[in-house]
Amino acid sequence: MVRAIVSNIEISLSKSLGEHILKHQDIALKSARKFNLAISGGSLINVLRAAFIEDKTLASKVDWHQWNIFFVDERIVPLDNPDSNFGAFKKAVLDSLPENKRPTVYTIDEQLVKDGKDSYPLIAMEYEKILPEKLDLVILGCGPDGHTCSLFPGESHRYLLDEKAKKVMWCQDSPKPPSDRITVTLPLLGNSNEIFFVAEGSSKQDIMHEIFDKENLELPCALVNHLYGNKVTWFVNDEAVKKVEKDIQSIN
Ligand SMILES: O=C(O)[C@H](O)[C@@H](O)[C@H](O)[C@H](O)COP(=O)(O)O
Repeated sequence: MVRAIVSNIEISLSKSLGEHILKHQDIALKSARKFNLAISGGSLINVLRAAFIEDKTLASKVDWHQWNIFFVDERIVPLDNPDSNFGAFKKAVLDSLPENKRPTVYTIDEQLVKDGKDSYPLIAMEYEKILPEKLDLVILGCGPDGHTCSLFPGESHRYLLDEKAKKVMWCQDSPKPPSDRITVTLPLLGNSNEIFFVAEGSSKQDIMHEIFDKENLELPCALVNHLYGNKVTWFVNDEAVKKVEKDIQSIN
């Protein structure tokens, strides 16, 4: 069953998310040398900054050296382009860490980006090769249309949701710019140990109602809840869940 953790004025979302990530870091490092984590872009990156750069207590508990960080989706642009998820993460988090205390971060192959559209399927294939067999934790965002990663609702993007074998695919004509991206697929999410969603603010109210009350399985976020609910935790603030009729706390 899906769990939800609702933050409010007393406990910030970044604090509760940060604590739960650290819990999974510690679990992973008990039995392995690396903590394998995949993150999305969007507003999550600033939440990670608030947790692990600005909150000094949480920051002191991060074993950055032991972290392998991957992206659940990446825009096909050069890494220093303002649209790059890696670029945003670098600016918000990596650049604030001392050079000898940084995680290993896995990016798309920038040379293939320069090679143009014919290489885009290859960018996805190459990224799939560097992903570990199993991720310890995946942290997803939720778009106002119910997309997650670059898995978008609607017929024109159903080929991404229908994929059963590939773990990473090229997403063309993304409704959210830029239009070309790579995205992980449902099989990868299904094979991960733990999935977190992060959704904050009033722009998420309508979609949270669709996901939690209507359980509309056309929406990729709702589909992930439905398929992998036993390992899914939502981190939301009270603003985001204002229109949810269910007692979201009791889904815990
Ligand atoms: O690269 C991307 O576009 C993101 O990974 C995307 O999937 C994001 O997570 C959602 O759109 C939510 O974004 P916000 O949290 O900014 O609304």
